[in-house]
Amino acid sequence: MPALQDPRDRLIVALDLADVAAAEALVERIGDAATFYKIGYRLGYAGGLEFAARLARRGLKTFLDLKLHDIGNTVEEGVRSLAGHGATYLTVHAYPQTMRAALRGAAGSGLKILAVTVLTSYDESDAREAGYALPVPELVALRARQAAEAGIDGIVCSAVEAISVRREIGPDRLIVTPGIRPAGADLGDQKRVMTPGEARAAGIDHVVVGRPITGAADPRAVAQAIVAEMA
Ligand SMILES: O=C(O)c1cc(=O)[nH]c(=O)n1[C@@H]1O[C@H](COP(=O)(O)O)[C@@H](O)[C@H]1O
Repeated sequence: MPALQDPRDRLIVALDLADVAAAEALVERIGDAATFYKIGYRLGYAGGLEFAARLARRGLKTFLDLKLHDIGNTVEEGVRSLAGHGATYLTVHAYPQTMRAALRGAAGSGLKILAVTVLTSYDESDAREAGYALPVPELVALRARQAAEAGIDGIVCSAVEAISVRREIGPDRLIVTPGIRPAGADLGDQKRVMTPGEARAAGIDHVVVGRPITGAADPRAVAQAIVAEMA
């Protein structure tokens, strides 16, 4: 896996909050315990893109989790529009046409494209219901292989699949894993789950953690404990 400068960068905090004021307050409370923040649908559609650009200007790392998937031209131009936000990562769904278009849109900008394989809220029956015939581990491996062939920067998958994904993508591409829960934490709607320590042992580059931090009485302490568990 690519070398990290700062162990705190292993944790990406998902700012799944209702508005920018709440996100700003959480970032202040967490302080220097976290260096990397993810802005997804909820905050992104509530002013979060401009907020993400502000975080980046302050020297924090940002991840725009917009999970793009559309015709190639729309994806390519959409990524081009996002490339000026100072973000480190942007997600698209791991469909070959979509990934190739996103990489064209990001070319030369420094923005890295991550491909979401199979959502961590899916188990076998959810995948079957959505029309996929392959078992989830095989579907994740296929998408990881196709992502590597497209030249993707990194993969989003469950840490449960990290070892097999690493085999598909080699040592230099990133593995980013949501569906992370400290031992004993509420799973919510996550189904393919590991602890931060298990994920790290499986060779991930970053974990993404939302509700266990955003809903904690002491978010800074939870963030510190997660980083320590992965040291
Ligand atoms: O792309 C993602 O970040 C993502 C992919 C995936 O398969 N599963 C997943 O949970 N996520 C995101 O990761 C975050 C997980 O949040 P918590 O379940 O609250 O820790 C959410 O913002 C999800 O949108």
